[in-house]
Amino acid sequence: MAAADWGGKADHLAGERATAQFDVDGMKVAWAGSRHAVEVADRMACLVASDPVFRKDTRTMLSRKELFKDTLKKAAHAWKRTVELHLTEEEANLLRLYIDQPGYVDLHWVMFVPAIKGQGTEEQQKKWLTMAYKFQIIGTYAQTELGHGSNVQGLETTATFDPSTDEFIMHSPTLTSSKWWPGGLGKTSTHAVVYARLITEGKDYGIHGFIMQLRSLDDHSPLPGITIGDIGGKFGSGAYNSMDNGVMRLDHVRIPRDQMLMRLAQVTREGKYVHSDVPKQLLYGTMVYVRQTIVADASRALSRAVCIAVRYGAIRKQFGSKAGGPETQVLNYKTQQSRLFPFLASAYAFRFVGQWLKWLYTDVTQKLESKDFSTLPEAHACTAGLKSVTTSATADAIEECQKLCGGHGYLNSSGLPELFAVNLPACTYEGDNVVLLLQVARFLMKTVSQVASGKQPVGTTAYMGNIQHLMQCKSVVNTVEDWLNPAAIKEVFEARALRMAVNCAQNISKAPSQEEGFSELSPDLVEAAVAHVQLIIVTKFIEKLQEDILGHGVKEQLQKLCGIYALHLIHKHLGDFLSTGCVTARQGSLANERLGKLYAQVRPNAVALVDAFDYTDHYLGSALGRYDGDVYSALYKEAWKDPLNETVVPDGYQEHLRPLLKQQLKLSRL
Ligand SMILES: CC/C=C\C/C=C\C/C=C\C/C=C\C/C=C\C/C=C\C=C\C(=O)SCCNC(=O)CCNC(=O)[C@H](O)C(C)(C)COP(=O)(O)OP(=O)(O)OC[C@H]1O[C@@H](n2cnc3c(N)ncnc32)[C@H](O)[C@@H]1OP(=O)(O)O
Ligand SMILES: Cc1cc2nc3c(=O)[nH]c(=O)nc-3n(C[C@H](O)[C@H](O)[C@H](O)COP(=O)(O)OP(=O)(O)OC[C@H]3O[C@@H](n4cnc5c(N)ncnc54)[C@H](O)[C@@H]3O)c2cc1C
Repeated sequence: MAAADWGGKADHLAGERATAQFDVDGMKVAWAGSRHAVEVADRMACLVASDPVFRKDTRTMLSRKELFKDTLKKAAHAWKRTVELHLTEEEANLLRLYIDQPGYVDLHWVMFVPAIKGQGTEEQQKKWLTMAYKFQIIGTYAQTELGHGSNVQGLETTATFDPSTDEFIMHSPTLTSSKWWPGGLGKTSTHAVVYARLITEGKDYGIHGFIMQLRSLDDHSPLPGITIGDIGGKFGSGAYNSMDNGVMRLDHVRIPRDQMLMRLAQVTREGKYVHSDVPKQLLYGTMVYVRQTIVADASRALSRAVCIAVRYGAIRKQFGSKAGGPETQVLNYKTQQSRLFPFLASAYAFRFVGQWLKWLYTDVTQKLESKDFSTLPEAHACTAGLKSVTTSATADAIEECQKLCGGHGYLNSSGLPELFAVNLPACTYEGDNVVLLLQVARFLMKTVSQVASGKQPVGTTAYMGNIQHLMQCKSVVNTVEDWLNPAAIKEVFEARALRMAVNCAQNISKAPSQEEGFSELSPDLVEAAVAHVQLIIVTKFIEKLQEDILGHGVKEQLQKLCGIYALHLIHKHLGDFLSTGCVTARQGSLANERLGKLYAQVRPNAVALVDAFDYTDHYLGSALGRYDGDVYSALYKEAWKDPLNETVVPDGYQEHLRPLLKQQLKLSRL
């Protein structure tokens, strides 16, 4: 695909590609999940890359208004193409992904529709989803308020039932109850699922979801009682500023009773509150769904940054050998490899754990449908934990990739500033990462206490059942080669995670109350949660390697990447491994030695490993990451697109620059 995109020009990276020791097409299948997935992704990426409406090369130079209008244009054109080409849901989702411009459609498909699916009755789904699927209405997810985001139970918007008219009165009683942040709310959405405190018969039943129409379907003006607008510019040029995150205040707005999402709980005609026999946590189900998709987004964002940094690192040369030989490709510097290759390995690790998480989510959803709620806590812990660890690592890595590309990485034309700015908020939206890790910790503390009372844990905490062994085992690693053994790696990750969790549980039990102990220990709990989540990622990578993986050398490369992922974590978190007694200082240095050897083995394959992500130049959007490696011509060409270069002498010369220069000249002649 990328080769077609490159169109037969000189391939400055041909030498790099020739050194690859594996079948890149086979790796593309392993990355995408199936041959079919590669094929559909290729078709959709090409469709976007070849359509001038989807151009994005001057996006960072647009004003906010122009950018927003451009987003509306792209979204409308994408919908037109979806209808004209009869795209399937899978194809349409990919089309949206490759357009690569945050906009109201994301909230419509990723949150509004799933919220109604998860929390609406069959009748409500039929009514609202029929319109949503045809884009007769545009929806958003209005949960967060000016005063509360993380603490969902603290939201203040009220939905008071009025039995005399069979309506809910939706109201923002305070400034802090203003809805704040929902994407698409500011200027686009006609409807929203609004979260509000349900009050009936004088009693507050807590947060529930309601479908509200916000704007007229004739002229788009806000409906009476609704004040609505955009919350203002955000971090970075271009980037998330294409999204109209909004503010909304409600002044006693009436909606029919049947617009309360009634799958989990109902209010009868008389105003009686009735709760269904499903756990109330299903109210949070949309967040579980989206967190799961965000893990896949993180691996994609990280792989884009790594692709840019690896290709550029192979082109960029600095310093020669002392003997006056050719200059060195910066990718050959060991420091560059030790900073960059863990990200390459992480991109693959996050991709595979994301594929597994998707499976877990589907499995849990099927169980919920047959009223088996037993796996819900684990699904919550896994989605919260993986969303948190993968997005934090991705944001840090994109920032580091900018530095890995030196000065040119700081240019918008490198694609990295925008990539960073768009993905940074993933650490916050759908749950602040620390808040989510504390949820994982809560789940771990419960599991430790269940294990202590003899219950056998299952799923991703099954390892905790092996407590006798894991609390006292010592790693058997004795040579550098021993760190190639997946069982040896898994054992130390399991022992570290369990010991950190048990330490926390023991320390909490010494506190005056469970709550005080949890609060006091929260920094340690966050670290224990990270250790558990990293164990999941390592385990799923190892399990992936046990599958049938086709293609010459593909499995071998993945084994190396899996080793890098695990060993770089041992190196980075050596303090944890040492203090919990899982590895000795000598074993830690053997791990580091092994890591250095793995970097050297990956080096000749690095460019091919990023080619396997199969990104078009359009999607990558980077002068540094071009498939053909023609970096300098691209940088030079991009510079001239800047509005400052529209005139040779800049605007402002006559008013500010000329008088200054003249004045100084006059003074110097005195
Ligand atoms: C968009 C760009 C597109 C293209 C551009 C290109 C690239 C960009 C890349 C990708 C982007 C694509 C898509 C992104 C999509 C969306 C992003 C945009 C929009 C973002 C939207 C939002 O942010 S919506 C708002 C999200 N808000 C939150 O997440 C709030 C976080 N807070 C909470 O979840 C909860 O309040 C809490 C869990 C922290 C605490 O709740 P509380 O009720 O107080 O709970 P506890 O007392 O702690 O727990 C009670 C029990 O309930 C269990 N629990 C909690 N949560 C859940 C759950 N979700 N599921 C199941 N169970 C849950 C908890 O464990 C407790 O259980 P016990 O058994 O222990 O009692
Ligand atoms: C780009 C973007 C898009 C968004 N889109 C939407 C949307 O479409 N719909 C929507 O409803 N919302 C949306 N949001 C809002 C988002 O979900 C919230 O910002 C998020 O849940 C975090 O909540 P907060 O802003 O209240 O952070 P806060 O909770 O105020 O966090 C501030 C700090 O306090 C810390 N903290 C908070 N609670 C605890 C605790 N218990 N223990 C320890 N530390 C704590 C956090 O770690 C953080 O460092 C969006 C946000 C962004 C940035």
